[in-house]
Amino acid sequence: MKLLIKNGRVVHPVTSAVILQDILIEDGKIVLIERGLEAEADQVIDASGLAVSPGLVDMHVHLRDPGLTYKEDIITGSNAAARGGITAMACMANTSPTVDCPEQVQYVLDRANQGSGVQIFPIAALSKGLRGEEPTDADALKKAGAIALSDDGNNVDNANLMRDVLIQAGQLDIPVLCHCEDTSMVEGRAVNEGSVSRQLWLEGRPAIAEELVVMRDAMLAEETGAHVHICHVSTARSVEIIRKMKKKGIHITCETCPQYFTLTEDEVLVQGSLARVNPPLRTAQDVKGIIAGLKDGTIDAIATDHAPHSAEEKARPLVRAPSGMIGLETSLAITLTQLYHTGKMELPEIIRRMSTNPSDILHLPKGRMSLGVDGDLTIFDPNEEWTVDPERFASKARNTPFGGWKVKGRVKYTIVKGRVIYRQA
Ligand SMILES: NC(=O)N[C@@H](CC(=O)O)C(=O)O
Ligand SMILES: [Zn+2]
Repeated sequence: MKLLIKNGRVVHPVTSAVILQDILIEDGKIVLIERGLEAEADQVIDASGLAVSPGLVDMHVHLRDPGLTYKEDIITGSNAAARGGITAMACMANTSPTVDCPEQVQYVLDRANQGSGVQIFPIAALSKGLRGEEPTDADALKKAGAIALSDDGNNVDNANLMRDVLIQAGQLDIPVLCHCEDTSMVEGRAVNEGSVSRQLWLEGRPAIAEELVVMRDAMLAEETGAHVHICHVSTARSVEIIRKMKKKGIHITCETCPQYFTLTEDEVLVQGSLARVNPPLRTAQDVKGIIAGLKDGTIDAIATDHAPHSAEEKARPLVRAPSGMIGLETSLAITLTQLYHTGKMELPEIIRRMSTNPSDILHLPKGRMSLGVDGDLTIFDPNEEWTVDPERFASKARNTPFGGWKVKGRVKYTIVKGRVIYRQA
């Protein structure tokens, strides 16, 4: 089986080049990347005017399967990812039951095979039932196919547990992904602590709740030598802390999400529970700090934290609605609109954060445009404008804060191992 992609602007995230080239994929692998390639193929895609990049890797999604499949399931989540140009993703363990034993890891892997073709890599819980008390069997979970450990959704309040888990994870050479928000400072609170929480007469989730735990986990990374990855960084000071810790040579990486470099807490006043997410949307100053962190490489990755909830749940009043927003089908478009079309970042730098770096953090053999690697590609028109219409999403959920937004940048084809799994109609 041969697939030839002709005349695309090929985005090379490692060398930062964008070159007019053709790509030949044979039996699932990239075998030639050249200008003016003359080759026989079973399928030819004319990518004139389009960008061709390594497939996007989303390292933080909630697929809600098993148990919470009224919100999303692995099949619909995998369809949504394909529409978003994502070829591989890692899914969090806060399902029902939680993914805290080898059987549940196997369940996710089995279901993933029935999906759109997007590769799914399970993340296992670091504590049993995500309760933050007893560690899971990291060795068995890794053997079953888990690629990282995380209690995401919950902060790990018990520093001793975190330390023990990091020692284990260090020995197994897998990263620990940390949702950082000190529970005692955020429990039961819906929005950032600041002008909006004051206007609404609510107690808020302060920035320091995140920053304290970022600091703690960085120090634990230093002490144990293990790899700590900070999830969804949302404050300027978290970026500062991570920048300093990286300079010290500590093995720490981090991600942010499109909402944190696009929206502020004010969005809550406009969209109510649709703008409720953990950690919460912050201030314009934080947005600036996040963008600076993305530009200078302190922030390694852009993930979605795709967090589907039902319409009924999100229709509840702000303080009773669950936190989270979906992102699989808008992430590339929002990122291009906010960072590329504003001149803040170039395509290769963006693709490095949406493909190469997350892939490296999780030790996946993805995110590179070179010979012999899996033919996972995202083909997009960086300049096409469209309007986000949640009714058209493949996801079961509609909880995006970007409904009705005019964005610039559209996924045309998503290709996994040389097979077109999505093509824009
Ligand atoms: N981000 C959220 O607000 N919610 C996530 C959990 C998480 O990523 O922390 C969810 O599972 O709904
Ligand atoms: Zn989280």
